[in-house]
Amino acid sequence: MTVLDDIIAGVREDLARRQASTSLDALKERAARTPGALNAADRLKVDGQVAVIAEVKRSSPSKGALAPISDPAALAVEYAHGGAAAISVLTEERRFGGSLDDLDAVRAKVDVPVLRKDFVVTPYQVWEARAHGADIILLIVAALEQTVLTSLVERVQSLGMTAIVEVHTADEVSRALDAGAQIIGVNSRNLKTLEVDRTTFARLAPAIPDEICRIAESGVRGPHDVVDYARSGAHAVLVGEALVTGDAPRSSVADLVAAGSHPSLRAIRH
Ligand SMILES: O=C(O)c1ccccc1NCC(=O)[C@H](O)[C@H](O)COP(=O)(O)O
Repeated sequence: MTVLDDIIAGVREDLARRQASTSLDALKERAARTPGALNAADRLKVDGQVAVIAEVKRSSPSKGALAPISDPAALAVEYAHGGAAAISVLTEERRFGGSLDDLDAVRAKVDVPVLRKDFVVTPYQVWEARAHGADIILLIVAALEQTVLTSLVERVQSLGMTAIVEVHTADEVSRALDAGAQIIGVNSRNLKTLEVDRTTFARLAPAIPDEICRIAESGVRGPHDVVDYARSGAHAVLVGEALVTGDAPRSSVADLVAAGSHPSLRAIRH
């Protein structure tokens, strides 16, 4: 069993518990009362700058506890004030210590798009994301059969949300494109070994057409990594650990945004 299989087994158990207490119809009613999803695509692929998606991440399978985040909404507000284009909220409970309560809290306090970051395997979770105010949702190719991936991408789009389709290999890039992905996240963290290899992005980016938004996920330690990912073709970066373990989230995000807006990058992008 891989780490991903193990995580998904837990996710399915937690999902069954939530499905037993909240019906799909109830979720759909809540989604209908929720303000419409914000357009995220336009904020993640902007000429002349690398968008920063800043993550609320309490713990992880690779590192264990990262930070005692007592107020996820306050952290997200700091990120937004630092210039984050979107906020990622991990909602997986067992390995990342997240929850839909974290998503609710962040949604209530920020005006930028919010990403529900989880291990999505059913349409129910997409409805959950929308009902809890998410604008963006992550779909991991390695976790999904192709027909399921395609139907989840369609479901996300039909709800006015944006899908980030996550890949780790060239074959998964092809599968993401076949499924209709408009935004592809290349995760440099190997989900089998949990090791981060930042060269993964540079290897896969050339296979992702220019009209698709390319996001470099994982392993950003500071501004120099934003510059490196941008030089390899990233339109956006997704950053968790470096932000939650630092003591100045607002200025840390601002530093990443400044690095990604540097005029020297303009010549090599677009
Ligand atoms: O972070 C992990 O250990 C992890 C393990 C297994 C599956 C996913 C995992 N992380 C999810 C992410 O994709 C990251 O939270 C995100 O890319 C930010 O990465 P980082 O900046 O390196 O915290």
